[in-house]
Amino acid sequence: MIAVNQLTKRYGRYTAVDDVSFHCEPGTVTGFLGPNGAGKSTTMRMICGLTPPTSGTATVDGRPYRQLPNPGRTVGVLLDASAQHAGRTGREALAVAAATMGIDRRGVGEALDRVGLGPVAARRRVRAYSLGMRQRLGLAHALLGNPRVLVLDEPANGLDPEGIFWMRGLLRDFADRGGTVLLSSHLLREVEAVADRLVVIGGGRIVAQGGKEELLAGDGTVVRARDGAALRGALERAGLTASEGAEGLLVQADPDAVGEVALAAGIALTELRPAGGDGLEQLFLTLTATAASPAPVGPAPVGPDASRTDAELTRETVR
Ligand SMILES: Nc1ncnc2c1ncn2[C@@H]1O[C@H](COP(=O)(O)OP(=O)(O)OP(=O)(O)O)[C@@H](O)[C@H]1O
Repeated sequence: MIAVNQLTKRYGRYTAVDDVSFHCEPGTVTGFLGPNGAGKSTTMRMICGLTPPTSGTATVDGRPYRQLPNPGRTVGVLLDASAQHAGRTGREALAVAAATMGIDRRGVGEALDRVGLGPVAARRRVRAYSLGMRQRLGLAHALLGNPRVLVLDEPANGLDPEGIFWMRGLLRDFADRGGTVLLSSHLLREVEAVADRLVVIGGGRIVAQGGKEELLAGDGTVVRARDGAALRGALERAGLTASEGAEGLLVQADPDAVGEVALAAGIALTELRPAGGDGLEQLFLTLTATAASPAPVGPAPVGPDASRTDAELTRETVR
């Protein structure tokens, strides 16, 4: 379990992370989404004790990272795959980590196998590794201590499509066995495919969080009829907001309500479905468009009330 409570980081007058709160539960993959410079890495560095917060707390299994007796046995961390000792072979790098954690050397071979780095790759020096191989080695390092929690910053960077598919399977399996995964990305499709929950950050602030289905359900309804003008008129008379989308009318209401209005007006529909089927991309762009501008200078404004439920926060943000 990861608990982040009202975490704030300021660099001088610049607020990189502003009153961020979220939880990651066992058995789930939480996707941490945001555009470049949103504050994902800074938040993760605070969770892992590498950057001291200006205020707020972050704990893993109830303790701040720095107070964990043998952190690698509790939480596997991959923050920057390129920051590995270039002169060591992959196997040597893991052997050093295993010795530090007090793990049997046999664990090294198992971790290498688990991430698909075969004997030939494991004998090569890290400087000769591609970014994708470094990501795999970084993931092996994170898994080495057999932790219950994983914190991974953009782990799919540099992986080819087969590698991304493989990594999704690995993370899904880890969570299905009761593990907790926090996974950052600015690539929405990547996260959409594996995450159960989403935390969306922009300009240092959380702009939405909740279950993936819940967030997508808040995205409205796509509806079409042969007589589009009549449908639009009926929706407006019923007080529902409708706008022209690429695939029909986008209505800020659930499909049941839209269907009832059409039925009452005697309008035959040719399509009626949740707009969420379009994927997370539109939601992500909408949610972060206003927040992606530089964070405010000076004292941090009061952020969203952390005591409100995810669903309340989600509804408020999506509206
Ligand atoms: N040590 C630092 N000193 C000053 N500003 C910093 C420092 N570290 C991060 N920042 C700033 O804080 C903001 C958030 O950066 P962060 O790296 O957390 O974003 P990110 O969401 O991980 O972005 P990306 O996807 O591009 O890695 C950025 O504007 C960045 O320039």
